[in-house]
Amino acid sequence: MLLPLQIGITGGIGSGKSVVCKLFSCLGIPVYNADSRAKWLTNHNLQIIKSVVALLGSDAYDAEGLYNTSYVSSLVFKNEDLLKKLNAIIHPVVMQDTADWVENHATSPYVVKEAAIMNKAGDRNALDFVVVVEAPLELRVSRILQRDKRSEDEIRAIVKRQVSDEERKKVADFFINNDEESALIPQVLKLHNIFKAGKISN
Ligand SMILES: CC(C)(COP(=O)(O)OP(=O)(O)OC[C@H]1O[C@@H](n2cnc3c(N)ncnc32)[C@H](O)[C@@H]1O)[C@@H](O)C(=O)NCCC(=O)NCCS
Ligand SMILES: Nc1ncnc2c1ncn2[C@@H]1O[C@H](COP(=O)(O)OP(=O)(O)OP(=O)(O)O)[C@@H](O)[C@H]1O
Repeated sequence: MLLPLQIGITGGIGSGKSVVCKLFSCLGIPVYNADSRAKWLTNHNLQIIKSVVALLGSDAYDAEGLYNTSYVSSLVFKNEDLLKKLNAIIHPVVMQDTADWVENHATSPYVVKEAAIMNKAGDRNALDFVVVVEAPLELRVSRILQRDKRSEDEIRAIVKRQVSDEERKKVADFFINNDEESALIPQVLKLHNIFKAGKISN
């Protein structure tokens, strides 16, 4: 089967991945959000549920049986080993789910996959190109303070568990500057025209 060009959009917490992906979506491009899809799967995939409970205990799900993200977040972002183990449970299922999703969008000129952690050097998965969304750390922290109910310490703990800006740069084919000085829409349109035409150059 002929698959569409697969573009990864990544960046640290608060960089603006979702905002950028909304712009691609407005242009008619299918977007796969790995964070939200992972959460859906963690609520519905029995193998994941069983393994998450074995790893983190039954409190990982609330009284209604829903994934208790604030509880899990409070455990794993403080503990690298636990986060690695949780990733090892969830990621293979998300990878397969992503591959199925791409096949279902085979007629699109290209598709976009949004994820915070696709971007370890050498870990490009099936991606043809990686776009890194960048913004200064302090701006990212202040955005999340406004968006979420997280404390500044929690946000900085997440940043610490994520791939560093330097690592991200190593796998980037393109950058989007989301520092609120440079306009986003022209940057997204430029990439859209490149990807749509299958013409790849910086
Ligand atoms: C830890 C969990 C419970 C936190 O959920 P919560 O709704 O509180 O926060 P949210 O999902 O918005 O994540 C907060 C920030 O952390 C980032 N993040 C999420 N998981 C990870 C991870 N495994 N490694 C690094 N950063 C991560 C997100 O991209 C976001 O920037 C949840 O994200 C989770 O189960 N993560 C592990 C699965 C995973 O890796 N998902 C990512 C896609 S495969
Ligand atoms: N250019 C911008 N101007 C104003 N607000 C912005 C801009 N970019 C992002 N934001 C705001 O900052 C917050 C974080 O952006 P967004 O959710 O897109 O980041 P993200 O990288 O997807 O974060 P996460 O990794 O947590 O999912 C959101 O509330 C968003 O509306």
